[in-house]
Amino acid sequence: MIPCFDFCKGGVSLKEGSEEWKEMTRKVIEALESHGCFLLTYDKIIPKGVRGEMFNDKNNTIVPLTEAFGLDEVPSSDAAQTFTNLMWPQGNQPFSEAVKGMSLKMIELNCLIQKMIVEGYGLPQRYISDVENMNSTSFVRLVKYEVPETKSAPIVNPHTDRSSSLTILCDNGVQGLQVLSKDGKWIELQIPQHGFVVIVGDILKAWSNGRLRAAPHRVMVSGDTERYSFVLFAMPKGEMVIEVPYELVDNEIHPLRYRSFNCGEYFNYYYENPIENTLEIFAGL
Ligand SMILES: O=C(O)CCC(=O)C(=O)O
Ligand SMILES: [Fe+2]
Repeated sequence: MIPCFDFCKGGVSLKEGSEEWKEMTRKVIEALESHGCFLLTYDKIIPKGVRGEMFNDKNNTIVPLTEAFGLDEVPSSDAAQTFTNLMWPQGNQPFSEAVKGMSLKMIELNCLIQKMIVEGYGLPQRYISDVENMNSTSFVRLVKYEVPETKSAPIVNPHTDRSSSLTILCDNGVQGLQVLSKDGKWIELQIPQHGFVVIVGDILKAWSNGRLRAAPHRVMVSGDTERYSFVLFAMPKGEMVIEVPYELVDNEIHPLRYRSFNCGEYFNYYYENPIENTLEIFAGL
């Protein structure tokens, strides 16, 4: 069973450093070690109107998405505006603002979770800068999944998110995302309304010495409604060197599993070698 957490208590966001926050950091680590993902309700973070604008029928029927659009660095660039102008030459400011607003909030959420990871492992605060570097760039993917003709094949094949440290996504309520459990079963996720799913990518797996699991996932869509998803990949820049904190290494249970590596070299490697287990082959010891 994939756990579902709430980062609010009594309608108020958990206070950093509070007992509830500490308890939550432990639960987050446990979920990411066992499943590589967790579900999240966090009503506070994205105003309902913004999410509504993102997935509303007016926009969905107009957006001529056939598969996916990727937007680089949405918060700090005019990517959202350029994309909107392309889709709606007559303009659609609410949509453009929704893309930007969602991206910003999801980046905020990502930083919060990464901080929880540092604290949950009891690592010194200086590792916060590692975490910031692992998330110093972002990529947003807007995906539309047509109702499939055959319902037995995945629309998105099983994979781990290789260039991201964490992936956060939400959808329009039409489910279809599945994760592979450690014992080899596909589990269909029920992303809560107004909620998210958080998935560990290869980069964070390597940095955590393989303690956090990069969950393999796929998309299978059935039913007769199109699925839309909004996916935010938090990623390092190519120049970052991933080096496992020595505090996460011990000789008994957690011997060092990955050598230090340059992210740009890893990205190039898997573009040239689109194989499974790329991380293990590239940096595994
Ligand atoms: O759209 C989804 O639910 C998942 C997409 C995904 O796994 C990806 O873009 O890497
Ligand atoms: Fe993915």
